[in-house]
Amino acid sequence: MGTSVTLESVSRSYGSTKALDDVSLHFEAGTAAALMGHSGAGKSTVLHLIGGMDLPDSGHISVDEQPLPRRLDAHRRRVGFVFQRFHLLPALSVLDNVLAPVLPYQVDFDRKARARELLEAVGLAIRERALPSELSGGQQQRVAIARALIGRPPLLLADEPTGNLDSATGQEIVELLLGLRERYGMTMLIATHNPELAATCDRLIKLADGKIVRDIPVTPSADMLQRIGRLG
Ligand SMILES: Nc1ncnc2c1ncn2[C@@H]1O[C@H](COP(=O)(O)OP(=O)(O)OP(=O)(O)O)[C@@H](O)[C@H]1O
Repeated sequence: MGTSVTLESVSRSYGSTKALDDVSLHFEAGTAAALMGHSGAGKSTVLHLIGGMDLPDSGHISVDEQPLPRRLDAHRRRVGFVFQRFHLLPALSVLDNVLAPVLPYQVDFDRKARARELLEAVGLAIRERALPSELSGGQQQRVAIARALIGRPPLLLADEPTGNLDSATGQEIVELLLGLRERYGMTMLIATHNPELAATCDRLIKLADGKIVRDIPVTPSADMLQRIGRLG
């Protein structure tokens, strides 16, 4: 199940740049929300703060109504990240890339079985021995998504996940992400310039100059619901 996420009056500046200016937001558990806005609007900053990769200058962030813990590493382990540039480890096989985030930790599940289940879910079970360089960009992003989900995170943050892909491949990744959300129920926050990706989410939030300028519900088309497995 996903987590709820709340930002209360969050601000973050870098030097004289106000990346986020007094932003308040609440995401219900299991939401898929798209963060849109021009380059520099503050989308990545929102994700970095929620993921515990950066700290606000002021304001509060809570997950499941608990303030982010002081030990952010514990929080980060409950968050999956997907990036624009896949960031796979080039010398490791597909299977080992998916396993990499959980190798340092004790986990209460069978790591390899879980990695294989995820590779199956992203359609790459038969490529588990391949190296990233042997895969297309879309396939590499599929591996990165499987890697992000290996620790069973209740929260998935994706920063421009289709930004490095052609539009047809990007569309496949969009459908995959939404289908995985249906299957695993995590909360999903996605920074994107891709209107098709935003149209598949439940909610669209637009930022400009570090402020929220629009926050509207989205209703995916019946065709899209069918494709991501929400209808029959
Ligand atoms: N580590 C940093 N150091 C300095 N300035 C930063 C840093 N991170 C972000 N900024 C600045 O904060 C503002 C918001 O950046 P952010 O990356 O959140 O925007 P974005 O909406 O994600 O943009 P893009 O679509 O280009 O990724 C920008 O002006 C950016 O230059």
